Amino acid sequence: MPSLGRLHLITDTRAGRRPLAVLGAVLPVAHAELVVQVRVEDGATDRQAYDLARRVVELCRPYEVSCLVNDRLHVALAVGADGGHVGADDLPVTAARRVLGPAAVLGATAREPVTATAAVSAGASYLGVGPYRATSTKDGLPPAIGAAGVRAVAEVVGVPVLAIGGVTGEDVRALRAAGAYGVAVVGALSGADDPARTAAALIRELTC
Ligand SMILES: Cc1ncc(COP(=O)(O)OP(=O)(O)O)c(N)n1
Ligand SMILES: Cc1ncsc1CCOP(=O)(O)O
Ligand SMILES: [Mg+2]
Repeated sequence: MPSLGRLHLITDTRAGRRPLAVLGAVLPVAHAELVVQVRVEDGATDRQAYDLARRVVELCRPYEVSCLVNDRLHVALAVGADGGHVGADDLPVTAARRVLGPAAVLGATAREPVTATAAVSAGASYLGVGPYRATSTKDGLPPAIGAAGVRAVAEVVGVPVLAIGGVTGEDVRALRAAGAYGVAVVGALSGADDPARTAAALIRELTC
């Protein structure tokens, strides 16, 4: 399995957002450090998820950027994505691993050490850990865990930990010091005035 990129761009499909335009701007500056996770709103149809994922895979291919699909693993398989991401309301990690196969990248959400180690034992190849801080991008999240919460997980697992939830470039130094391998972001890129510049800055912070 190739090494995992440190910057995970999660698509923002909320009204008024332009996920493909943002991706098109970021891809040329992101090189090997980018991973794209296709995430659609819960109310989106499978066809909508499939159409977006297919276009994302096509856009990523020339740059050799990995593409994952959130929640809907049949969509991941259908578009030839590199893997998927599951959380507490999705398929259990063991089942997800069975669906995707041994070579796929499989991410799991964890917010504390016990669920994190269980997810890794069940076959997760990386963990999305958060919410790092409060965010308006996803409703119904539990309280923020901060850098201490990220550290508590990173200390007990041997797979890459990605911090998620309200993360910006200014957080990267503290998150790396807490043991995070990388970050997963929606709003930091989707809402940026210049997504390419913001992505380049994030990657600089993640790799220096
Ligand atoms: C990298 C990463 N980490 C966490 C999540 C959240 O997954 P989940 O808890 O299943 O919530 P939804 O994204 O499905 O609403 C993620 N998608 N990616
Ligand atoms: C999907 C998800 N899971 C935990 S926080 C989050 C949203 C992250 O979005 P943002 O980077 O805009 O806070
Ligand atoms: Mg999910």
